[in-house]
Amino acid sequence: MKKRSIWHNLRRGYGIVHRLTPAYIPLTIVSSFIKAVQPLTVLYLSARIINELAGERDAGRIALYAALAVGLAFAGSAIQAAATRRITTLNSTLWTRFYFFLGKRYMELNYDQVEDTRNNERLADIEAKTNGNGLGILRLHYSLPELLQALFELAGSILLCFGMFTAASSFEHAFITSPLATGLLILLILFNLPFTYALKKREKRIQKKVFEENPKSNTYVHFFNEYMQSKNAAKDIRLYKQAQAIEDHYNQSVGAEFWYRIFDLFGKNNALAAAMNAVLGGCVYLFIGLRALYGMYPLGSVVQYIGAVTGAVGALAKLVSVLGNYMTNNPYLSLAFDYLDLPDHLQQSKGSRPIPQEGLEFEFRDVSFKYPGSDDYAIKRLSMTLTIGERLAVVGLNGSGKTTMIKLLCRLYEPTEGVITLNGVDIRDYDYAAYMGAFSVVFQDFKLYAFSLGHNVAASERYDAAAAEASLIMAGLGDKLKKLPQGLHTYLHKDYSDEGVEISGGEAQKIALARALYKNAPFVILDEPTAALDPIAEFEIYSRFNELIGGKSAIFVSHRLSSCRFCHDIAVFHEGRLIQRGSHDELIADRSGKYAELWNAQAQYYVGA
Ligand SMILES: Nc1ncnc2c1ncn2[C@@H]1O[C@H](COP(=O)(O)OP(=O)(O)OP(=O)(O)O)[C@@H](O)[C@H]1O
Repeated sequence: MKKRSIWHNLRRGYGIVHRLTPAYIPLTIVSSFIKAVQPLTVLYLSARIINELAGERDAGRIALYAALAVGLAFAGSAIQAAATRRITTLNSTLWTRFYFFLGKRYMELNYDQVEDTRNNERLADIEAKTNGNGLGILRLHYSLPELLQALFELAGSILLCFGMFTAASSFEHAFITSPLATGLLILLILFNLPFTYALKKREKRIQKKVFEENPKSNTYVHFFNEYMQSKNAAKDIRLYKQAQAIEDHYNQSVGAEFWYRIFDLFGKNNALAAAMNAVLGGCVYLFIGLRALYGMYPLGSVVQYIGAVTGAVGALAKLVSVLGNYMTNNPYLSLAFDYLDLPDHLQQSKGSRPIPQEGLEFEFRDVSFKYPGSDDYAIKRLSMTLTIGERLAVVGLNGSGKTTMIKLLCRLYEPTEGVITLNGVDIRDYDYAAYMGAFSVVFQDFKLYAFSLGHNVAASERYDAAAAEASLIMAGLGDKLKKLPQGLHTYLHKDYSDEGVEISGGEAQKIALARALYKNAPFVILDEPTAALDPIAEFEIYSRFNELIGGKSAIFVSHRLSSCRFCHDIAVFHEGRLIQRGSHDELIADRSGKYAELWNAQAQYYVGA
């Protein structure tokens, strides 16, 4: 984790809070000011009234003080109530905007960063520390009223204490009325500060230790919470009776005993701080009461000074505690900023060349690739060309590097060695977004969302309905579309609409295919496009493949070699290498080649049947 100063983190953190909810900080300043100053005003005016009652008893002045106390309390409470109402709404707004802010950043990360477990753990940790422990950026917004209130209370209380040092003109001189006694009281008050600070520092140390001893607890909790409620896992949880194992693992990994230790410490610290404050409060009462006995202060002022000094002591303790909380929170601000500052090495540092409009030709030049953190090459010394208008089928065993080749082509990853070019120019020199726009890809693990069908096909709420319908018909979903109650407006699944329809795995694959067709990009890449389709739907897709793809280029990855036959160009991958390339007839002719081996392995089931 990068070391960042607390001031830098606080400035940046509050900048984010302000950006997410601009009214929050100004309103909190107003509200904290009123909250802190209102009781002090009442204290001051009460003291004036008591002094009047014990002294000149001027009814006009007494009425004025009383009216001021009531008027100011009324106005203050009214403003305070309005501000509090708004702040309460902003609290929940800030919460939702903050999670959107984190999620948006995740969507903007480079793909390799998304697949990097360290980043996922980091994000899970940020979310868990925010939710479970109230730490990180959202802690700042809870700390702000505490900080401001303590500051305003301290300033107001000090103001009300001033009279203590300019006492009545005649009083009995003794140790308690001497400036030395005042100095001793101030020392006692200040002694309280390092004590509170030491307690906070200890809290920080233990909390850090606890988090270090059980670093994965938040990741586990995050994972299990999602897994237990995941629709996709529901079948496996039931069939493999995973519930008990999940519960056992959950209980082991949440580290409940660590939390007992932390809260035990917090409780002890709070009790110590309260005891210390009680001792201090007693000393203040004794000090001011004795001074009043010696005739140093009038009766009303005794009330004011006791209130002001105990107020100042409380405010100081709160201030030290808030500053201590800022210290404790600082590593979790750094954690959030490390995530927000992940370098954008794929998108920013690269060129801005526009994509050529015609005659696209991609070339892998001696490309090798290792996944981050892996010692093995997923792609080894790959050299091949892909030209617009051509159709290429890619075949090979599981794990032979087919999908990785596609990820590299789409710039989801950068080659570890070698270079990929488009029309002779390194693909990294092209504008990133425009480059991405050149591909329509259906990955094996595509995702649809539970919104309307049209929204899914266009990947947007606004879309060209005719084009969306045409894409669905092309992808083989025309009949289903006719039967849907609200056509393109029909929701998939029932998560967000009671009228939503459930779809089969094959239908989902057709929708994903329609989405790729709707994008209308010059390169169409289909990774196992028919794995979930029934034989008739598969046959239809392949027999209409040329119509489907038109003048575009297509790469499709398939394990069903029979479906590759219509392709005149087949690339065979094995252990990360391109080992054969040619038409079906050419490849099958090489009887000892991998293609023939794969073909024969599949064919024997059909022939034998
Ligand atoms: N995100 C990843 N991190 C680390 N290694 C990975 C990752 N994805 C794939 N690999 C590894 O890279 C190699 C190639 O995987 P790839 O997904 O490209 O194979 P494939 O030919 O598409 O396989 P399949 O036919 O099963 O889809 C495999 O050994 C795999 O374990």
